[in-house]
Amino acid sequence: MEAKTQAVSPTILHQFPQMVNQLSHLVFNLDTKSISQEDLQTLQRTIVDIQNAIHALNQPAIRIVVDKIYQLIHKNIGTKHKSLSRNAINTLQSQVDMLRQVTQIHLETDIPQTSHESTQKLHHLIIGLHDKQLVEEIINQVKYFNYTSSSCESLEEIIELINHHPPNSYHAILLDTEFCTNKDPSLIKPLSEKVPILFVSFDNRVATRLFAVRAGGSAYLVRPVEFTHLIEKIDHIALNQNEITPYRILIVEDSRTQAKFIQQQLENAGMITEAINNPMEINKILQEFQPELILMDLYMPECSGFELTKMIRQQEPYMSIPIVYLSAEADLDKQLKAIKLGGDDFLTKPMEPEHLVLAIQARADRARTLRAEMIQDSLTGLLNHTRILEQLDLEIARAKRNHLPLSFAMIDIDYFKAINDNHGHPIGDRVIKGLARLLKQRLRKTDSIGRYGGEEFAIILPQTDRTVILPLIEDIRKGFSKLLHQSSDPLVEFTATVSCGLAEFTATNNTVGKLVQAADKALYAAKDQGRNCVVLDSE
Ligand SMILES: Nc1nc2c(ncn2[C@@H]2O[C@H](COP(=O)(O)OP(=O)(O)OP(=O)(O)O)[C@@H](O)[C@H]2O)c(=O)[nH]1
Repeated sequence: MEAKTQAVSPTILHQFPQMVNQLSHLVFNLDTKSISQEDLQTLQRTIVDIQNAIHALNQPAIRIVVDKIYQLIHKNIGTKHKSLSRNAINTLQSQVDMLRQVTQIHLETDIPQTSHESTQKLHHLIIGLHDKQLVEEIINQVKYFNYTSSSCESLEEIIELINHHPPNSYHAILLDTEFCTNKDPSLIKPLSEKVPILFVSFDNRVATRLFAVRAGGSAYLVRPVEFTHLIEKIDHIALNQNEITPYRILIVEDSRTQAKFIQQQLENAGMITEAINNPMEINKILQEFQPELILMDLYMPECSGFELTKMIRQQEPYMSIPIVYLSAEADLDKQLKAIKLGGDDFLTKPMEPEHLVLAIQARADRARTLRAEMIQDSLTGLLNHTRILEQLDLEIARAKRNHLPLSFAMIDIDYFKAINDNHGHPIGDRVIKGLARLLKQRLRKTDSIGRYGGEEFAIILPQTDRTVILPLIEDIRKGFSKLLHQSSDPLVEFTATVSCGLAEFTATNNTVGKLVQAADKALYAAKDQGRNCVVLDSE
């Protein structure tokens, strides 16, 4: 168990989340174009303060992440106050996100309120499409999903735009295949290496699709394009590896040099690692670090990787962590034995660093996906009914303990039966997905979003009171009502609306049942008032 921090230092315990919040604001407001020397110095001062504080708090799990951020800042800025690259900023932002998460988990306290606006990162699109009406529609629609767009008239204009901006200024290109008529794919390929390209075309012929592949296209959509589908594809290609919460990898390896080398490779690829040289420390590190994958040596002085794997597998919480062996053992029988004892895979040394990174990323990603499957709603990827209620229970306990506000919202799509009846069930599903997507975009990472029922959503907003939730949900309601959905007939588009019921955690609304009931009552009132509106429970 973690040490009881309250006994250590109540002042630092109180200040720590605020310091993390300050760091978070600094890092999320960094912009490659306008970083001043003062920004860099403030960043350095803040991380040093955080590092001093965490040493006083005796919280190893948080310290690991703080040290990583310190090293990153130190490495990139150093004493000469160099500027920060976009890549360095991206990595810093993911690590700071991680710090917010571990602080919340281990200190059991929330980071002070961050505005719902400030954590949203804008992404920039380049649109190169002939159809001006479609361009206008896309520009209008994507802004609800935090994208800004620049429209270009030709491939040459796109190339110029990209060459005149620092790397990573743009996150995706939507490109008409017609812009590429008579062009050599090798001309476009270098562009796709800088910014991912999503081809949009009326042309579904193999030859054109092959052209797009050769030009380095990451995706290909045949028109007419359904907007929700388009935004899903853009998200998929535009949100790069750095914006995925880093994988946490534990390395069990008796050679310190080997361990350090592997750590470096994985960290360069954006993962968070911890290494132990003594396998006897395994349980402590499993509990503190909560790895998503273990990279295990086979032969160590204290015990073998076989034994350690079996021991890990006998502990319920760690039964499903992927264990990958990394060993020079070439005997197939021994490799198979290792897998039979509970290992998931065998990688043979020596291994090229990039192969190691790819193999680990793929396995960690799959493990994360499988875990998510267990708690997520399959249509939207949001928390399922049971999990959102469990989360509400946790958040109520936390709000009580820390005397913090908490809000809960129920959102229901209006006249959804008519949408299904008029446009068909699959189109109804897309409307549900569109709302899920919008909620994910507009809410903070610390908020929880669940699909409560068919077309009903539940949202938990920690550290949020009525003054924040009311305008926020009102804004989401308005945004959703402006989204265009395409019917099965490509020429028919329609809009949909939502009704929202809000409730606040109070002395009386203080259990899961009571909060849900209060929000539900407010939702009914919203439906009664004619729908497409937000009602706050009056108790
Ligand atoms: N497409 C689709 N439809 C669903 C799903 N789950 C539930 N539904 C349908 O959603 C409809 C909900 O209809 P009602 O509860 O009558 O409510 P409504 O038509 O939205 O009317 P109001 O809520 O009063 O505005 C039902 O017809 C369900 O069959 C789903 O996952 N996909």
